Amino acid sequence: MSTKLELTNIEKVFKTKTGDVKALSNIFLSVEPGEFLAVVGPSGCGKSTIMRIIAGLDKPTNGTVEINDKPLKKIADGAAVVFQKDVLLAWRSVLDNVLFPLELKGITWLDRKNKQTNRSKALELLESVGLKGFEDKYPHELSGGMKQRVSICRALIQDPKLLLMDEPFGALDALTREQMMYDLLKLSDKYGFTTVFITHSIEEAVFLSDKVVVMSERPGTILKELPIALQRPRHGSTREEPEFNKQVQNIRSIFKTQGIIAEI
Ligand SMILES: Nc1ncnc2c1ncn2[C@@H]1O[C@H](COP(=O)(O)OP(=O)(O)OP(=O)(O)O)[C@@H](O)[C@H]1O
Repeated sequence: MSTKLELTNIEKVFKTKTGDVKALSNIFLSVEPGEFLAVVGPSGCGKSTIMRIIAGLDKPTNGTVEINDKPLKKIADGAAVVFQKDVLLAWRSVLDNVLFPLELKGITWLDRKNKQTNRSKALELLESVGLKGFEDKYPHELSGGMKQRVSICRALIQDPKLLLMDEPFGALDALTREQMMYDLLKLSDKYGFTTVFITHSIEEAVFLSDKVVVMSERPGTILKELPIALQRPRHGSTREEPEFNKQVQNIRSIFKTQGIIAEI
């Protein structure tokens, strides 16, 4: 069962040497099991802070986070995180990088059956993102897009119920980014995890999501929550549908009204 998520009246203030920095204010957010939520907003509006709070990596100053109707304690159970920059271990092969989270969880290598099952699952994940045959390579032998694919496999080997992605395609070129969106859609359709996806890209947010949350400048508040009524499975041609363009324009006009985008 994928994760249900509820954020109630979240506020986050960072104490710094030069004074308080209010990063988030008045954040209310519900994500249903299996839902794909994108958070889009200007730089510095608190997107990563929201994600860190959901993951349990940071605590809100006020407000509550509930996972499956229970208050979040330390690290969110069943959650896996993918960051903008891959955090692969240089000295481990691709396959061993994918398997690393299982080792951290203490899943033992002494059990031959376990080892075989996990290895097969890792190879299947790598194949599903076009990395068949790369399992014995090392991170320095891969392109940026390949490394990020390995990071996604490493998140998915944990069989997450909640996938948290913080600008996972932000550092990639446009073509790789497009392919990664298709790969992610396929994986999300196949495994059905709940996703929270942070991005700067309006088009990416609309194309991938069931719901887009649009944030203001800092202190980040939610300006609008837009349900995206595009059918699944999504295809390249989804971007030609009137609903896609309507929602992209909706979001753009919110940013224009806020002075975040100044058109020429
Ligand atoms: N540990 C921290 N200490 C002090 N201030 C912080 C800390 N982490 C974040 N901030 C501040 O909180 C605000 C929100 O930061 P955050 O990284 O969440 O924004 P963001 O929307 O993810 O930005 P970007 O899109 O540029 O990655 C920023 O003003 C940032 O400087």
